[in-house]
Amino acid sequence: MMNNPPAVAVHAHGLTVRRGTGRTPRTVLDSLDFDVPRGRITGLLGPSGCGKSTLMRAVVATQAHVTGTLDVLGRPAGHPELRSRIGYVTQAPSVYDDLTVRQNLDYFAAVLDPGRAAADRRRAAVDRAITDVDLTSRAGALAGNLSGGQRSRVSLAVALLGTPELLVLDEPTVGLDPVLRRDLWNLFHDIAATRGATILVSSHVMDEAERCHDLLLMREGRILAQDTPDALRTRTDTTTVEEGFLRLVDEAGAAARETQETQAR
Ligand SMILES: Nc1ncnc2c1ncn2[C@@H]1O[C@H](COP(=O)(O)OP(=O)(O)OP(=O)(O)O)[C@@H](O)[C@H]1O
Repeated sequence: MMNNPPAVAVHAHGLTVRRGTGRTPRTVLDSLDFDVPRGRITGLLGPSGCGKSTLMRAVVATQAHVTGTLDVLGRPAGHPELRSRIGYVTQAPSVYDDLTVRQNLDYFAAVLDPGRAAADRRRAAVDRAITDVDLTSRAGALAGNLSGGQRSRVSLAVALLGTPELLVLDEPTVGLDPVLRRDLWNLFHDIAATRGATILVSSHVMDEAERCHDLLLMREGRILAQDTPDALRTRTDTTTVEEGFLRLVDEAGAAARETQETQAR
C-alpha cells in the first residue's frame, strides 16, 4: 500500500536513446541520471538539437529505443495507468483549426471521458480548462483565427483537461512575444501552486531558466547540471543562468580536451 506519493515525479538512471534508421543509429541521450521533483517547475534547457524533445518523448512514452531506468509518478514510463495522469503539449499546437476553442476541448474531453453519463463532468472540465488558460472570451472563436499564443493556450487547455499530475510542455513559449511568454509562465506557476502539479518544461531561451524552480541543463545528449537557478549561479560564480551554463560548457570542453590529450600521450 502506498501512503505518500514519492517526492520525485520522474526518476532516470542510465537513460539512453538511440535514434535514426540504418546500421548506425546515433545515441541522442547518453546514459542520463536525473530526478524531477514533484510539485515544482523543472526547466529542461539547452541548445537546439541537444535532446530535450527526445527526453520528453521518453517520459511520455512516445519515443522508441529507450533503455535504462525511467520511472514516472512511481511507475515505469509507458505504464497504462500513466495515460490519464500526464498531460503533454508538443511543440506544434495540436488543435483543429476548423473547430472553435470549445469544440476542440469538447472533442478531446469526449475522447478522455466518453459516454453520455459523463456529459456534466466533461462540461465542467472543459469550462475549467478554458478558464485556466484565460480564453473564456475566445471560447466561440475558430482555432484557425487565433493568434499563435492563443493557439498554444488551447493546446495547454487540452493537456489540462484530465487534471494531470505531471505536465510535460515542449517549448510552449517559442515564437511568443514577451508579454505572452510572461503570462504563460505566470499560468505555469499558478498551476503548480494551486494543483500541486509537476511541470517539466523545455526551452532553449536561457532567460526562461530564471522562472523555474529547478533546472536540468543539457548539451549534446548529456546532462550538464541539475540545480536550482540560485545554486547554479553561486556554484559557477556568475550573475545569470546563461553565464553559468556557458561556464559549465567551457569547463566540460576543457575536461574533454584534457582527457583526449592524456589518451594521445
Ligand atoms: N527522427 C529522428 N531520427 C534520427 N535522429 C533524430 C530524429 N529526430 C531527432 N533526431 C536527432 O536527435 C537529436 C536530438 O533532437 P531533439 O529534437 O530531441 O532535440 P531538441 O533539443 O529538442 O531540439 P529543438 O530545441 O531544436 O527542438 C538531434 O541531434 C536530432 O538531429
